[in-house]
Amino acid sequence: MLEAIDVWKRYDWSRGWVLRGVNLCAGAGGGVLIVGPNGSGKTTLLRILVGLTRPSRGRVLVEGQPPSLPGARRFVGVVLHHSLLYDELTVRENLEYYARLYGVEGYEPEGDEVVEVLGLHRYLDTRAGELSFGWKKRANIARALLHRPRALVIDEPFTGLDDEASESLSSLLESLLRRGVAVVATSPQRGVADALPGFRVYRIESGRLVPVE
Ligand SMILES: Nc1ncnc2c1ncn2[C@@H]1O[C@H](COP(=O)(O)OP(=O)(O)OP(=O)(O)O)[C@@H](O)[C@H]1O
Repeated sequence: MLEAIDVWKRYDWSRGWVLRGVNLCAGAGGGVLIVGPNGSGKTTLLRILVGLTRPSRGRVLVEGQPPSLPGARRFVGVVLHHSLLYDELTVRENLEYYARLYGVEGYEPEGDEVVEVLGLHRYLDTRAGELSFGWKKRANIARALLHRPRALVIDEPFTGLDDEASESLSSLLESLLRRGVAVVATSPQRGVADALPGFRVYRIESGRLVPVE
Protein backbone atom coordinates (compact mmCIF):
# COMPACT_ATOMS: atom_id res chain seq x y z
CA MET A 1 0.00 0.00 0.00
CA LEU A 2 1.15 3.51 -0.86
CA GLU A 3 -0.21 6.48 1.04
CA ALA A 4 0.29 10.20 0.79
CA ILE A 5 -1.05 12.07 3.78
CA ASP A 6 -1.59 15.82 3.44
CA VAL A 7 1.47 16.25 1.23
CA TRP A 8 2.60 19.77 0.36
CA LYS A 9 5.58 20.62 -1.77
CA ARG A 10 7.34 23.71 -2.94
CA TYR A 11 10.85 23.68 -4.28
CA ASP A 12 11.82 27.13 -3.07
CA TRP A 13 10.28 29.95 -1.14
CA SER A 14 10.24 32.36 -4.02
CA ARG A 15 7.92 30.07 -5.99
CA GLY A 16 4.44 28.78 -5.28
CA TRP A 17 3.29 25.42 -4.05
CA VAL A 18 3.51 22.55 -6.53
CA LEU A 19 1.39 20.28 -4.30
CA ARG A 20 -1.15 21.51 -1.78
CA GLY A 21 -2.42 18.98 0.70
CA VAL A 22 -2.46 15.85 -1.46
CA ASN A 23 -4.04 12.74 0.04
CA LEU A 24 -3.78 9.53 -1.90
CA CYS A 25 -4.05 5.85 -1.12
CA ALA A 26 -3.33 2.94 -3.44
CA GLY A 27 -4.05 -0.27 -1.58
CA ALA A 28 -3.38 -3.85 -2.67
CA GLY A 29 -4.73 -4.33 -6.17
CA GLY A 30 -5.68 -0.67 -6.44
CA GLY A 31 -4.78 1.32 -9.54
CA VAL A 32 -4.49 5.09 -9.52
CA LEU A 33 -3.92 7.22 -12.60
CA ILE A 34 -2.95 10.86 -12.09
CA VAL A 35 -3.45 13.11 -15.09
CA GLY A 36 -2.49 16.75 -15.48
CA PRO A 37 -0.74 19.10 -17.86
CA ASN A 38 3.03 19.40 -18.15
CA GLY A 39 4.48 20.98 -15.05
CA SER A 40 1.43 20.30 -12.86
CA GLY A 41 3.35 18.21 -10.33
CA LYS A 42 2.79 14.58 -11.37
CA THR A 43 6.44 13.55 -11.28
CA THR A 44 6.97 15.48 -8.05
CA LEU A 45 4.18 13.49 -6.41
CA LEU A 46 5.57 10.17 -7.63
CA ARG A 47 9.07 11.05 -6.45
CA ILE A 48 7.69 11.95 -3.04
CA LEU A 49 5.68 8.71 -2.90
CA VAL A 50 8.82 6.62 -3.37
CA GLY A 51 11.05 8.72 -1.13
CA LEU A 52 13.20 10.34 -3.83
CA THR A 53 11.98 13.86 -3.02
CA ARG A 54 11.09 15.16 0.41
CA PRO A 55 7.68 16.72 0.93
CA SER A 56 7.69 20.22 2.44
CA ARG A 57 4.88 19.09 4.73
CA GLY A 58 2.95 15.88 5.25
CA ARG A 59 4.20 12.35 4.93
CA VAL A 60 4.08 9.22 2.83
CA LEU A 61 3.94 5.60 3.86
CA VAL A 62 4.95 2.52 1.92
CA GLU A 63 3.39 -0.57 3.46
CA GLY A 64 3.01 1.53 6.59
CA GLN A 65 6.67 2.63 6.71
CA PRO A 66 8.42 5.85 5.69
CA PRO A 67 9.89 5.25 2.22
CA SER A 68 13.33 6.36 3.42
CA LEU A 69 13.70 3.13 5.40
CA PRO A 70 15.77 0.66 3.35
CA GLY A 71 13.21 -2.11 3.93
CA ALA A 72 10.39 0.00 2.53
CA ARG A 73 12.11 0.57 -0.82
CA ARG A 74 12.00 -3.13 -1.49
CA PHE A 75 8.22 -3.04 -1.60
CA VAL A 76 8.11 -0.65 -4.54
CA GLY A 77 9.09 -0.87 -8.20
CA VAL A 78 9.82 2.51 -9.76
CA VAL A 79 9.89 3.61 -13.40
CA LEU A 80 10.56 7.31 -13.81
CA HIS A 81 11.70 9.19 -16.91
CA HIS A 82 15.38 8.41 -16.61
CA SER A 83 16.74 4.93 -17.20
CA LEU A 84 18.31 3.07 -14.28
CA LEU A 85 20.09 0.63 -16.57
CA TYR A 86 23.84 0.54 -17.00
CA ASP A 87 24.48 1.36 -20.65
CA GLU A 88 27.64 -0.74 -20.88
CA LEU A 89 25.86 -3.89 -19.67
CA THR A 90 23.51 -6.00 -21.74
CA VAL A 91 19.84 -6.16 -20.81
CA ARG A 92 20.47 -9.62 -19.35
CA GLU A 93 23.42 -8.39 -17.27
CA ASN A 94 21.38 -5.44 -16.04
CA LEU A 95 18.47 -7.62 -14.98
CA GLU A 96 20.76 -10.13 -13.29
CA TYR A 97 22.55 -7.30 -11.54
CA TYR A 98 19.31 -5.86 -10.15
CA ALA A 99 18.11 -9.33 -9.18
CA ARG A 100 21.27 -9.76 -7.08
CA LEU A 101 20.83 -6.29 -5.62
CA TYR A 102 17.32 -7.20 -4.49
CA GLY A 103 18.34 -10.65 -3.30
CA VAL A 104 16.11 -12.42 -5.82
CA GLU A 105 17.37 -15.98 -5.91
CA GLY A 106 17.42 -18.09 -9.05
CA TYR A 107 16.42 -15.20 -11.31
CA GLU A 108 16.66 -15.97 -15.01
CA PRO A 109 15.59 -13.40 -17.61
CA GLU A 110 14.37 -16.22 -19.89
CA GLY A 111 11.86 -17.29 -17.25
CA ASP A 112 10.70 -13.76 -16.45
CA GLU A 113 7.08 -13.30 -17.47
CA VAL A 114 7.50 -9.53 -17.85
CA VAL A 115 10.43 -10.02 -20.24
CA GLU A 116 8.22 -12.36 -22.22
CA VAL A 117 5.13 -10.15 -22.25
CA LEU A 118 7.09 -7.07 -23.29
CA GLY A 119 8.91 -8.97 -26.04
CA LEU A 120 12.33 -8.29 -24.55
CA HIS A 121 13.75 -11.75 -25.27
CA ARG A 122 15.32 -10.69 -28.53
CA TYR A 123 17.22 -7.86 -26.85
CA LEU A 124 18.56 -9.71 -23.81
CA ASP A 125 22.07 -9.75 -25.24
CA THR A 126 22.05 -6.16 -26.48
CA ARG A 127 23.85 -3.50 -24.48
CA ALA A 128 21.35 -1.16 -22.83
CA GLY A 129 23.12 1.84 -24.32
CA GLU A 130 22.31 0.57 -27.81
CA LEU A 131 18.56 0.24 -27.23
CA SER A 132 16.03 2.66 -28.68
CA PHE A 133 14.01 4.72 -26.19
CA GLY A 134 11.01 2.38 -26.27
CA TRP A 135 13.04 -0.78 -25.80
CA LYS A 136 15.03 0.80 -23.00
CA LYS A 137 11.75 1.70 -21.35
CA ARG A 138 10.53 -1.89 -21.62
CA ALA A 139 13.80 -3.09 -20.07
CA ASN A 140 13.33 -0.57 -17.24
CA ILE A 141 9.84 -1.88 -16.60
CA ALA A 142 11.21 -5.44 -16.37
CA ARG A 143 13.95 -4.12 -14.06
CA ALA A 144 11.36 -2.47 -11.80
CA LEU A 145 9.22 -5.61 -11.48
CA LEU A 146 11.75 -8.40 -11.17
CA HIS A 147 11.73 -8.41 -7.37
CA ARG A 148 7.92 -8.69 -7.40
CA PRO A 149 7.20 -5.48 -5.53
CA ARG A 150 3.87 -4.89 -3.80
CA ALA A 151 3.51 -1.54 -5.54
CA LEU A 152 4.57 -0.12 -8.89
CA VAL A 153 5.03 3.59 -9.46
CA ILE A 154 5.32 4.44 -13.13
CA ASP A 155 5.59 7.88 -14.70
CA GLU A 156 3.87 8.17 -18.09
CA PRO A 157 3.78 4.41 -18.77
CA PHE A 158 2.86 4.65 -22.45
CA THR A 159 5.04 7.55 -23.53
CA GLY A 160 7.45 6.39 -26.22
CA LEU A 161 5.94 2.91 -26.61
CA ASP A 162 4.52 1.65 -29.89
CA ASP A 163 0.94 0.33 -30.15
CA GLU A 164 1.89 -3.28 -29.56
CA ALA A 165 4.00 -2.51 -26.50
CA SER A 166 1.28 -0.21 -25.14
CA GLU A 167 -1.28 -3.00 -25.40
CA SER A 168 1.07 -5.47 -23.73
CA LEU A 169 1.81 -3.00 -20.96
CA SER A 170 -1.86 -2.27 -20.46
CA SER A 171 -2.58 -6.00 -19.96
CA LEU A 172 0.46 -6.34 -17.74
CA LEU A 173 -0.73 -3.53 -15.46
CA GLU A 174 -4.19 -5.07 -15.29
CA SER A 175 -2.72 -8.42 -14.34
CA LEU A 176 -0.60 -6.76 -11.63
CA LEU A 177 -3.77 -5.32 -10.11
CA ARG A 178 -5.41 -8.75 -10.21
CA ARG A 179 -2.45 -10.12 -8.30
CA GLY A 180 -2.82 -7.51 -5.60
CA VAL A 181 -0.08 -5.10 -6.65
CA ALA A 182 -0.87 -1.41 -6.14
CA VAL A 183 -0.10 0.68 -9.23
CA VAL A 184 0.25 4.46 -9.39
CA ALA A 185 0.70 5.90 -12.88
CA THR A 186 0.63 9.36 -14.43
CA SER A 187 -0.11 10.84 -17.80
CA PRO A 188 -0.33 14.31 -19.32
CA GLN A 189 -3.14 12.90 -21.50
CA ARG A 190 -6.50 12.12 -19.98
CA GLY A 191 -7.30 9.67 -22.80
CA VAL A 192 -4.78 7.25 -21.27
CA ALA A 193 -7.51 6.32 -18.77
CA ASP A 194 -9.12 4.26 -21.57
CA ALA A 195 -6.07 2.00 -21.62
CA LEU A 196 -6.22 1.49 -17.86
CA PRO A 197 -9.63 0.08 -16.94
CA GLY A 198 -10.03 -0.41 -13.23
CA PHE A 199 -7.84 2.57 -12.36
CA ARG A 200 -9.21 5.42 -10.27
CA VAL A 201 -8.44 8.62 -12.14
CA TYR A 202 -7.48 11.94 -10.56
CA ARG A 203 -6.39 15.15 -12.16
CA ILE A 204 -3.95 17.54 -10.56
CA GLU A 205 -5.46 20.98 -10.41
CA SER A 206 -3.54 23.80 -8.73
CA GLY A 207 -1.62 21.25 -6.70
CA ARG A 208 -4.68 19.36 -5.50
CA LEU A 209 -5.99 15.95 -6.58
CA VAL A 210 -9.50 16.04 -7.97
CA PRO A 211 -11.27 12.75 -8.72
CA VAL A 212 -12.35 12.35 -12.34
CA GLU A 213 -15.71 10.63 -12.71
N1 LIG B 1 14.07 19.65 -8.77
C1 LIG B 1 13.29 20.71 -8.98
N2 LIG B 1 13.66 21.94 -8.57
C2 LIG B 1 12.87 23.01 -8.76
N3 LIG B 1 11.67 22.97 -9.36
C3 LIG B 1 11.25 21.76 -9.79
C4 LIG B 1 12.03 20.59 -9.63
N4 LIG B 1 11.34 19.54 -10.16
C5 LIG B 1 10.19 20.05 -10.63
N5 LIG B 1 10.13 21.38 -10.41
C6 LIG B 1 9.01 22.26 -10.75
O1 LIG B 1 7.84 21.72 -10.18
C7 LIG B 1 6.74 21.86 -11.06
C8 LIG B 1 6.12 20.49 -11.32
O2 LIG B 1 7.05 19.71 -12.08
P1 LIG B 1 6.80 18.16 -12.35
O3 LIG B 1 7.97 17.66 -13.11
O4 LIG B 1 6.45 17.49 -11.07
O5 LIG B 1 5.50 18.24 -13.28
P2 LIG B 1 4.87 17.14 -14.25
O6 LIG B 1 3.39 17.27 -14.11
O7 LIG B 1 5.46 15.80 -13.96
O8 LIG B 1 5.35 17.65 -15.68
P3 LIG B 1 5.58 16.83 -17.06
O9 LIG B 1 4.20 16.39 -17.54
O10 LIG B 1 6.18 17.87 -17.95
O11 LIG B 1 6.50 15.67 -16.78
C9 LIG B 1 7.27 22.56 -12.31
O12 LIG B 1 7.01 23.94 -12.17
C10 LIG B 1 8.76 22.30 -12.25
O13 LIG B 1 9.48 23.36 -12.86
